[in-house]
Amino acid sequence: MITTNLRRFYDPTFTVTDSYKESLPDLQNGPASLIEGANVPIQQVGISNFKLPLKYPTPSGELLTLETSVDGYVGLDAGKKGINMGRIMRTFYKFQHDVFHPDKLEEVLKAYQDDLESRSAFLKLSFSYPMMKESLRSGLAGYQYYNVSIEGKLDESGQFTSYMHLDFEYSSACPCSYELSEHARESRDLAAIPHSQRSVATITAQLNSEIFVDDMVEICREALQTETQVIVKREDEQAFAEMNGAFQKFVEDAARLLYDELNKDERIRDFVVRCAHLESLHSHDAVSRICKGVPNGLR
Ligand SMILES: Nc1nc2c(ncn2[C@@H]2O[C@H](COP(=O)(O)OP(=O)(O)OP(=O)(O)O)[C@@H](O)[C@H]2O)c(=O)[nH]1
Repeated sequence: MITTNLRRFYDPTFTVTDSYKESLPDLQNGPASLIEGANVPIQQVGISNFKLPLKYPTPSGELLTLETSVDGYVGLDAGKKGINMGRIMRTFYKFQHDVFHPDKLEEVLKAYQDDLESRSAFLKLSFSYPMMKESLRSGLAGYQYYNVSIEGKLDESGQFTSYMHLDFEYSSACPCSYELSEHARESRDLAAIPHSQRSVATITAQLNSEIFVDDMVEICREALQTETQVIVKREDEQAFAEMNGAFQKFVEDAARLLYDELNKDERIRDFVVRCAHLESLHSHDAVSRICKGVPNGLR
């Protein structure tokens, strides 16, 4: 049963005056008595997954415009009811035409601190980054896409830290299965096929200085060699089989090979690598996690 006399009417001509705006309730800036639950600080509050196209640099100087998912947060002190949530997006939009790379995030984070009157801020931009990948022997090429995030945080002491995350897909041919297959051939004249599988290395790198996504991909290629292919003809497929023969790996080998390459690069301060081999031998995955673990790093 309807119990009020409120009109059901939308007035498209209604205009908002300054005094009308002043009269609007502003709950998030209300007194501490409005706080629900414990009156304690909140480490991160903001917006997750707002999307817009942003420009990114490449080593050739060409800029790529990519759909980006943004997570933006600030810290909230005890005694404050809430943040001005809309400013997370509005402040970000001031930079929408700029070129984004890890160090750029510091500028946006400082604007978050100012505009939201906060002592700490956090940003993560996630996008799918295309790179042209050449086939092994046919001379063809196609786009490989990489899941990438660049992340930055400004802590309460004003310290800025930046990170890059990358998912790198590769093939892992099991060295044990290879030896067992060879044994079956040699001792019993039996055809046997060692198992190999699509695998993913998830890299989180804390940065000392700027690095292109392309360079991070190159580090992974150098370490693992057997990146999944894009365009494949028979000569490429055979080359890939030879390559997997040459670079067989357990999940432990993959983690240590990546450690070696990441550890050599002075642009990278610390890193965590998680390798997952989506086993064709099992219905479960073989996983390794390795960390450089510098003081105040990622461990
Ligand atoms: N703090 C907070 N705001 C929320 C939440 N969910 C939605 N909002 C809304 O986000 C809207 C926009 O936030 P504000 O930036 O405070 O908007 P505003 O006060 O009109 O604008 P400015 O004072 O100029 O920033 C508000 O109307 C909030 O109600 C929430 O969980 N927390």
